[in-house]
Amino acid sequence: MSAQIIDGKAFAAEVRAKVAGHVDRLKEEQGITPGLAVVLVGEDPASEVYVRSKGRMTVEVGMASFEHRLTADTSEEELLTLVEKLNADPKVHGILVQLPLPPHLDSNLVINSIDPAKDVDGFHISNVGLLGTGQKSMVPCTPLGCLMMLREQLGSLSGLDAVVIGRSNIVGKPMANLLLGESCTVTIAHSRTKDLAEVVRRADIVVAAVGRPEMVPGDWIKEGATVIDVGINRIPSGEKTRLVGDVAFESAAARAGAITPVPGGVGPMTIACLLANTVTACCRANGLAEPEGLTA
Ligand SMILES: Nc1nc2c(c(=O)[nH]1)N[C@@H](CN(C=O)c1ccc(C(=O)N[C@@H](CCC(=O)O)C(=O)O)cc1)CN2
Repeated sequence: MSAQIIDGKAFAAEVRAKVAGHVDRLKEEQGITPGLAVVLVGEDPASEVYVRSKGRMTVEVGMASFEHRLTADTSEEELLTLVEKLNADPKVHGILVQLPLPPHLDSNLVINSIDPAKDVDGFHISNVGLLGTGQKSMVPCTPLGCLMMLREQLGSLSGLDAVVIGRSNIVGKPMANLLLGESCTVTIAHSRTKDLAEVVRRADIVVAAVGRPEMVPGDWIKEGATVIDVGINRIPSGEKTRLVGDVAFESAAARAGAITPVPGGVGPMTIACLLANTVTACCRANGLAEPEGLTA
């Protein structure tokens, strides 16, 4: 079998177009402009790139972008004061603090200081609890993007065997909860899982989110399975570097039914879903119907 390549870039563009349509309607019919505030602390080069893209795409879909860049030596108190200000600002419907934070700042404390209704990352403990108990929540962007791609690819996921490799709070755990919500039979695998190959071999859906370059070889993949590769790993390639996922793409594509590439798969969906979450947060804050097709 030769897998269908799931084009995350094209899919993300479709999601952003849908978001732009909702934003237009909110402006025209309600006189409301959704606003997203992004906070960057320090000068991590990758974070700089992501934050710049977030700001540009926020403006492109017609929303208001509020960017806050703080120096690496910002104190916890200063950061919490900014979050408090954004929580109280009616023009701001979504707040995101870019991760990772410099090591002297407590990420959990900062994230949990965000108003859960504005927590468009879905990382606040209230949103984690709501998602874990199957209630309406803000859903973390990367897992939401993976779910959208799986639904588009497979339609119903009910009864399918899914393995999530990786147990991070940002991807692995919320992904597993979303798949449970779709009535999949879910296994969360990780570095200590015994016979990971066998666990992966029985899965109809494989979501790899461990951050280890090409650790899932093609011969672990069941014929026809759908493979979602969340890994973004930079490896040496001659004089330069290149990006690879957590899955060995060529050999996995020879067995899978469909597979996401790296780059151009899950990555672009993360920012598209952030914009989708901001529109959702804006609608909820104003007691309006939620945008169809943009939530879990
Ligand atoms: N507060 C948050 N911090 C971080 C998150 C997050 O969701 N919320 N996720 C990541 C970084 N991230 C967005 O913030 C992100 C990562 C990757 C991509 C992306 O489009 N990747 C491209 C490749 C880009 C490249 O060439 O390096 C791809 O996969 O095609 C977008 C957003 C950590 N922090």
